[in-house]
Order: sequence, then structure tokens, then C-alpha cells
Amino acid sequence: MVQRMFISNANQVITMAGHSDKPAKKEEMSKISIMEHGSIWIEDGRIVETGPDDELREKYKSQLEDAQQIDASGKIVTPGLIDPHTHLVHAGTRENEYAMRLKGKTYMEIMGAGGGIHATTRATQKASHEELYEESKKRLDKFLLHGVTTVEAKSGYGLTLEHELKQLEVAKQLQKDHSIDIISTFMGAHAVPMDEKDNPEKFVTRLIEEMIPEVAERKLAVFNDVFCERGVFTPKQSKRILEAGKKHGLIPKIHADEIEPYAGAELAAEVGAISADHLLKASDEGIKAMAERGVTGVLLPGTAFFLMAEFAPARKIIEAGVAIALSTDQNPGSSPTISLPFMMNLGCLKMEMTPEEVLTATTINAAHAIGCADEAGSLEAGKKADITIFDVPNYLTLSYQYGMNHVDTVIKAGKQVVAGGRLQ
Ligand SMILES: N=CN[C@@H](CCC(=O)O)C(=O)O
Ligand SMILES: [Zn+2]
Repeated sequence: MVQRMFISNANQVITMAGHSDKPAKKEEMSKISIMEHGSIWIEDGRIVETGPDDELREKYKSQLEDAQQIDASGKIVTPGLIDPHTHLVHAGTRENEYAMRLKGKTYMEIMGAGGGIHATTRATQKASHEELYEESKKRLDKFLLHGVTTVEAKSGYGLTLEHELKQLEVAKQLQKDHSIDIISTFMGAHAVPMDEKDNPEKFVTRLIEEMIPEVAERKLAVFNDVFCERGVFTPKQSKRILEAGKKHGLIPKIHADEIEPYAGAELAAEVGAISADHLLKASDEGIKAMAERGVTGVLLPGTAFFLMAEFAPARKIIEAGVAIALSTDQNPGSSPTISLPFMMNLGCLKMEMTPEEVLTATTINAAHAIGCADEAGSLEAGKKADITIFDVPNYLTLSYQYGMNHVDTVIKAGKQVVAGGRLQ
């Protein structure tokens, strides 16, 4: 029997239509397609049609009785939000480092002394598959409650083949069990393990010769990411790692120019990365090269906020013609949050993005940054019915009332998974 759903009479349906073939750039980022008094007809988990409430009501009147009806009066409807950069699967927290940073220690100093990524690596190595699964599942539940229906998830706290595979296997299991879609990234190149600090080349070789082929062979990841930063991986090492991934079918991504300018944006363009993420310190040449090569910029304002750093120059990047997505960068060290709506607030207030641009950046452009724009990121016929309903009267209110969770309802592939702000 066909499963039907009718979401009716929303104050505004923000469809994001028209950007599925390529990410929205420059002024296209403001074209979010708003339908007043809009409704959506869904069958078997797919969007059949969006349109004015009275028209759809008339068209589907003979089937209305069989449909699950969701009244969105007074609310707004958007595509399910997409978080294109998370370190979802990890063990433990690092509030001790937060306290140290508040007293003046820097993120890189803490990492250099064996804390930071290394601290989470120790905790993650120690954790069993089941423990990691439970911790990560809780985070996914919170993502869902904040309106997110797809996340990218990186490994990178294992740093040995065994533990990297464990992280990726946890993500794979969660993809099967949880309603959020998870797209996995191998990030063995997140840090050089502490005990190999003096011989990073050996670790790079192991990444290239052992880990990447094994991850690819087991089909545990779509993307291959590198932390290209002074004191972590050089641009030269990063290039070798990303090129090796490409040979095994893994698409490059880069943590680029986060702490200092390090030619990460340039490298993203050179290797044809799908995205370059962070970009706080990206050079003008790097940004230009990204625009020419069509690399999406994933900006992580939560990280700048939490590290008390200067925010990425979003306006300059947008005006250069780079498509922008926004993400939480969910991780225990530099961005311990799951709130993509808060990233929208920060996008507007700290990076001079407009309310329209931040919506584009957390839906269709985020989908492009992780290669799922054919299925998600907009409310268009044929796409998965991944939908978020916010209890706000218009989309402007989402980036105006900050630090609040406005999510009322989440639909994942046509199934109501959050109702009245609670998990179903
Ligand atoms: N910068 C590198 N990786 C993460 C932080 C990871 C951590 O501190 O645990 C990031 O994207 O911010
Ligand atoms: Zn990250």
C-alpha cells in the first residue's frame, strides 16, 4: 500500500528549488524559493509535489483521508538540514582543555603537548565498538532534534588501521540503524600519532600503503580528508595522501587554512577536492583557485566562536564565486555543539551572511559538499522527503532568535521522526 503524507498550509515552504545540478554561488545563494501557504504531497518517502495549499488539497482530495496529515499552520518548512563536516564518532569530552584555553593556552599548544586530537584518540582507541556506538547515537539523536537529516562523519581519532576501521564501522552501523543518513569520510590524516612525531613520513606511507587501500576495499568511506596545517600535515604530504585516496576512488576533502595560511585552499583546487573546509586564513589566490575549480567552501563558524578566533571571510569568499556551505564541525575539542541552526545565527551575525544565504548553506549547498544533492537538500519532486518544520512564523526568525531550538517536526524519508520537538 502506498504511504501518503500531506504537510499542509505552512506559513512558508522554503523549497531551495533549482540548485540541484550545481551548488548556488554569489547571488544565487539568495534564491531560496519561498512559497506562502504552501503544502507538500509525499508518497512512499519521496516528494511528489510542493504547491499552494488550496491547489494540492483539491488535487489530492480523494486520497487525503488515507494520508498522514501534518498541519504546519503558523510554521515554516525547509529541507531537512545537512551537516557536511562532523567528527561524529569519538569518545569523551575535553572540557579540561576548554578551561586551559580560557586561561590563555592555544589549541595548537595543547595538541603539541599530547592533548587535543591526541587526547580524543586515546579515549577513542580505548572505547569498544559498542561504547562508541552508544555515544555517537546520542549525538545523532540531538542532531535530529535540531532539524538535521544528513551528516557527514569523519574517522580520525583511531590513527591506526584497527581503530580507524572501528570508527568507520560504527558509522556504518549507525547508518543502518538511525534515521539520519551518514556519509563517511576517512580521516586517518587527522594527526601524526604522538609516538611517531619524529618520523611523520613513516605514518604518511602507512596511510597511503595500508590504511587507504583497506578502507576503500571495504567501502567504508566516500571521502578522504587531511588536516593540512603547520605542525600536522604539510601541503606536500597532504597532496600525496589525497592523490593516493583518489587512486582508490576516495574523493578529496581538506581541513584547510584553519589556524594559519598554509596553501590549503590552493591544494584543494589542485587536487580537485569536493570541498575545502575552515578557510579562516585562506589566501586570496587560494580562494580564486577554488572558485575556478568549483571547490565548495565549508565554513565552520562554531569553531571560530569556540576557539575565539577570527571568523572566515565569508563575504569575500562568496563574492569570489565560491559556493559556501555551513557546518557545526561537531567535535570535542574545537566545536562541541550539534546545533546547525546556531551556525546559521553565527553565519549572519559574525560572517555577514544573509538569512537567505545561511539557509542555502545548510541545505542544498551542504548537500553538494558531500555529494548528495541528487537526493537531498531541496524540496523538489522525486527527492527523498527529508523535511524540517520550525515553529517560527517566517524564515527570518530562524537567524534572528538565536540559541533556541525551534524545531517542531522532522520527517526523514517520509517518516515522522520528531513531533512536537520530541523524538518519536
Ligand atoms: N582541526 C582539526 N580537526 C577538528 C578538531 C578536532 C579536535 O580538536 O578534536 C576541526 O575540524 O576543528
Ligand atoms: Zn573538522
